[in-house]
Amino acid sequence: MALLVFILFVITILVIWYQRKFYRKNALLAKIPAFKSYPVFGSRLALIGKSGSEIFETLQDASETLGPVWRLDLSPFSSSVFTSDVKMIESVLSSQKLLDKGSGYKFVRGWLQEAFHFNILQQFAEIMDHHGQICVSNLKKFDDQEIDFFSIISLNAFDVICGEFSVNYQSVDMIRNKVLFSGAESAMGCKINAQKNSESEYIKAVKEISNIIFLRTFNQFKRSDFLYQFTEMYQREQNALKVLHDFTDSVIVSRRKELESASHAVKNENDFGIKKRKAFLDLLLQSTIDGNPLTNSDIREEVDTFMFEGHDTTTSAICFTLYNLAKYPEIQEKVFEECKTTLGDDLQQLVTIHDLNNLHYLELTIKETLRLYPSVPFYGRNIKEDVTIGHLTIPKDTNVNVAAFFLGRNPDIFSDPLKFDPLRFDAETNNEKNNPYAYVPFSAGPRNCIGQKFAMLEMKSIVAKIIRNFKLSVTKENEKLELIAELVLRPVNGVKLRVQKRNND
Ligand code: HEM
Repeated sequence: MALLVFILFVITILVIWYQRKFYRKNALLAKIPAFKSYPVFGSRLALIGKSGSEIFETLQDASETLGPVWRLDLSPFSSSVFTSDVKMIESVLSSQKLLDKGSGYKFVRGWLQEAFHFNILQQFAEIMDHHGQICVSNLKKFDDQEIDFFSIISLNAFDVICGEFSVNYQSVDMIRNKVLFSGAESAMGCKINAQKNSESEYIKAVKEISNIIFLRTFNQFKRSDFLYQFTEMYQREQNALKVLHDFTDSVIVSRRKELESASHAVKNENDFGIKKRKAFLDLLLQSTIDGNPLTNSDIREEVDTFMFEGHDTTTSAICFTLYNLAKYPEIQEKVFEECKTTLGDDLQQLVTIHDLNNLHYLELTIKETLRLYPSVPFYGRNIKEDVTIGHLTIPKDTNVNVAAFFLGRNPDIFSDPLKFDPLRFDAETNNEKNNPYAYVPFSAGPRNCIGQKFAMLEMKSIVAKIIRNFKLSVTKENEKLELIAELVLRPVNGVKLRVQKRNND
């Protein structure tokens, strides 16, 4: 009995302490419209038993009924605010003070921007063109059939980003022999050639991790690190992480050795192409913090970020673009005509960055796709200062999710929002002047997407290649996509489109 009284006493003290300490924060949060929340369990009780796509639909309904700023209590002690309010998004993303995305990579961000210089992008365009040709040859095997583009494009995007990391490699065997990617071949230096080795362990591991992160977010029990380590999901996560880390480590170690031996052995640096251009990895290997080189594990963190941000996001955007082109044949024909006029009829000729820059209508189509299907549907900031917009104040130390997905579908910002109309982004024909923060699929402000030019180039390169070679269509039953918002937005059942070779070869 005495023990029970003592426990109740301790709990009461803790509750009073919590209420006093967080009184102001909770009072401010209480003014924000909230998703249904229950004592002890918070909002999660309302999401229990729902599939990923059902959770996403529930969040969409919440956004429609609660308005542009609303609160989700993942537990009684942790609230997240979702916002599609343009002014609030501007405050959050433009502020230097509100950043909290700690990563060693910030030290080299400025330097990495060098990796997207125009001349370097031209070399990327060649890598993209090369892998696009492989993708087209693979697709030709499915003429007049319906196939899932998601798996095909993710392998292509993975090859492109790995091509970036490894374009200068001469010693491909060092990586290939790591067993993980047996079957890879070295066409342009070191290549993973995922498109020729569709059982890529790496891609499977990325999928696994994304899914686990999503499921963990909405599971009360698994959110606790302590309890989580006893679950089967934790074991799966560890296995997937090992695949990712082994791969990245092998790339780093191999390149470091190569740079070291090249610097001893090569008088003429161009013999090995070492300084032909700086790949991301080389920039990281050569960078220092306070005079000390980055360790392999520092570099791994950055390479992982790039590998992840650099292939899953583009896969999603490319697939949704192809889906929209299949759904709207007249838009597909306009894209085809533009490609024909700009790039000519020779399907084997290298498409340069200059050519890609001239594909204006295709770019509008991709932008419109990203409005309705932003690859990163929500991205968070832990705000370090209060943000006040109108009568609402989001207190500091709250997690704010910029809801790019809801923003793009907000009728107050985009008229007739579900209409797919690439010309709404055409500065020449459309006079609507929107706040630049009303369209943020690549985020904005000091921590925006560093790879957006690379991404746009890659998306244009592969979409143009596919549309020049094939006509795409979608059947009625595959037209409705069931969406899930893991780290990246994706269709639960892939993107199933019919391919038909165009009569031009
Ligand atoms: C359609 C394609 C892409 C989209 C929609 C996209 C979108 C985004 C968004 C919204 C963010 C901010 C995320 C956040 O604040 O949490 C971001 C960050 C980032 N992206 Fe992208 N991205 C794309 C492609 C790429 C590519 C191809 C690369 C690399 C080659 C890349 C590299 C990065 C990096 C390194 C960051 C972290 C920046 C930082 O924290 O300062 N992204 N991206």
